[in-house]
Amino acid sequence: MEHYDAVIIGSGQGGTPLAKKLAQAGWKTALIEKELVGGTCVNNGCTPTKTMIASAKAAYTVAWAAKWGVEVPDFRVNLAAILHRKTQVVDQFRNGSQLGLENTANLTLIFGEAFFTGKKQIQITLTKGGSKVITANKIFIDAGTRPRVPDIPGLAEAGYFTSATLLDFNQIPEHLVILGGNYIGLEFGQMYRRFGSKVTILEHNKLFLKREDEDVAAEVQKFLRDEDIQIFTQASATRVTKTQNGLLITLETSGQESTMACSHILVAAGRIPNTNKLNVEAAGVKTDKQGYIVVNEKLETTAADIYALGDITGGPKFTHISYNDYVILYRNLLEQKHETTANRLVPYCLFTDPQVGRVGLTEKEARQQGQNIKVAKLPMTSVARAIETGDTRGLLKAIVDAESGQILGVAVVGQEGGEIMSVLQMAMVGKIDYKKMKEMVFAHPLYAESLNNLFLALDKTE
Ligand SMILES: Cc1cc2nc3c(=O)[nH]c(=O)nc-3n(C[C@H](O)[C@H](O)[C@H](O)COP(=O)(O)OP(=O)(O)OC[C@H]3O[C@@H](n4cnc5c(N)ncnc54)[C@H](O)[C@@H]3O)c2cc1C
Ligand SMILES: NC(=O)c1ccc[n+]([C@@H]2O[C@H](COP(=O)([O-])OP(=O)(O)OC[C@H]3O[C@@H](n4cnc5c(N)ncnc54)[C@H](O)[C@@H]3O)[C@@H](O)[C@H]2O)c1
Repeated sequence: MEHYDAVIIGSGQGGTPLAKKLAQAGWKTALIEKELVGGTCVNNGCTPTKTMIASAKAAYTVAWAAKWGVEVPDFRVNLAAILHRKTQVVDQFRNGSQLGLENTANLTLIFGEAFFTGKKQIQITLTKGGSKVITANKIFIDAGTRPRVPDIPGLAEAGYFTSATLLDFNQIPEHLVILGGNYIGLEFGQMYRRFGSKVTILEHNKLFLKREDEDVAAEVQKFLRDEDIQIFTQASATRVTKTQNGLLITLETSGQESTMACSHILVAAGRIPNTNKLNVEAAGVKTDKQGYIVVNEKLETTAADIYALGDITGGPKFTHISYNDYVILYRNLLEQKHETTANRLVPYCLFTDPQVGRVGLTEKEARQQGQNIKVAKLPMTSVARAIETGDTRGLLKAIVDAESGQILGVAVVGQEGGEIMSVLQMAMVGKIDYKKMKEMVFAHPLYAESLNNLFLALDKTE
């Protein structure tokens, strides 16, 4: 039986760098991957979607080019070429990552599906056939999540796409109905609308983008509706039937029943953890009711020397969070630090066009916590860069502590909204208060320069 200092299950955004780091530190390390190196982000998450969203943006720019005084008499979306470019980018990222692993001393990359057979014992069903059992001093679980498919009568028989399978479909759906109106629903919805599909989003929450402030959510809803994307909230599909012409969805919208015909369905209703086949109980690792691995702030599971990182812990499901979990683990294990996930800022960016960059507290959260706050807001119609470049959709919003002037949270809806949010995230981390931001010299006429006006407006309302 082979024995390792460390075994990592899953080559996701935390597992891959962790395997390299531990091996480079001299640990005899194995990384087990059941499918493709790079996990969700590289193969069917961030990388392919952001690559294809760039094509959708190009289609949008061409369609509206006359607005900038450029007349394009005719154009066509070539999905085959878009998918080809997407595959090339994904292959480049995955192959680079795999090569990096293969060229790391002390590191063995094993393709196969792992499951626990004992406290520190793992069996691997090898992709090339056969199986083997290995043991390790320390085990790290980075096995990620997969799409959650709601239990809707008729859905399985009628057929549906998930975010992973739609990325390889070589046709543009005539009418795409999306179940779920959050990250995946909105990014895919706008992308396929721009490729030429009719798009309807069914979100079962009462509030659209319920985690955001209502003014921010309304801004997003407006620019999506302006592109003729239909959005229904408090809407659930209760049955799906296959018809001669496509699919028929029975809907419940705000308590009213109706039907909607469509050509295809995309399920974008959240994710579930890949613990179903891991048999973690054999190792004494506890999971919660939804199957996520229970970890403490140091990412330690309920079993000694077994850790979990990334989406499978039930924390925020972002690539940068999985990566930061890796940083916490290696600092604690290799550098004897005491890093934790407590109070870590969780920035994110919704890659609609315009983007929604978000970090820290929303106004709603700050008020619920009873904080004494000031709220700064600036519409993109008042931002020079937005006016000059011809896209004034969106707004900047910052929540500020009324006494200290520290920035507590930010939402930026706009072109490069994620990048502008990151400027403010740096101010939050560096404790640069809004009064300094108000007078900071930014190059003219960048979006960042509008931060002067954002915070100037705050003092005008005092
Ligand atoms: C469509 C889509 C778009 C996204 N866009 C963004 C974005 O723009 N920005 C962002 O920050 N996040 C985005 N995300 C989320 C991001 O992809 C995830 O948060 C991130 O990939 C999680 O990484 P991870 O390390 O937890 O695991 P994963 O990347 O999911 O990797 C887990 C790996 O474990 C392997 N595995 C599972 N079980 C076993 C087993 N038993 N044995 C061996 N191997 C196993 C899997 O095959 C997989 O390779 C997106 C997700 C999706 C679905
Ligand atoms: N830009 C990014 O960072 C990015 C992009 C894509 C995905 N992701 C990550 O991937 C994860 C999955 O994304 P997601 O959008 O699938 O999940 P999500 O959990 O973010 O949103 C799912 C949405 O579907 C709704 N819903 C659930 N069941 C439904 C049903 N039966 N009918 C209608 N609506 C229903 C929920 O109310 C929710 O709004 C997210 O947690 C996110 O962190 C991130």
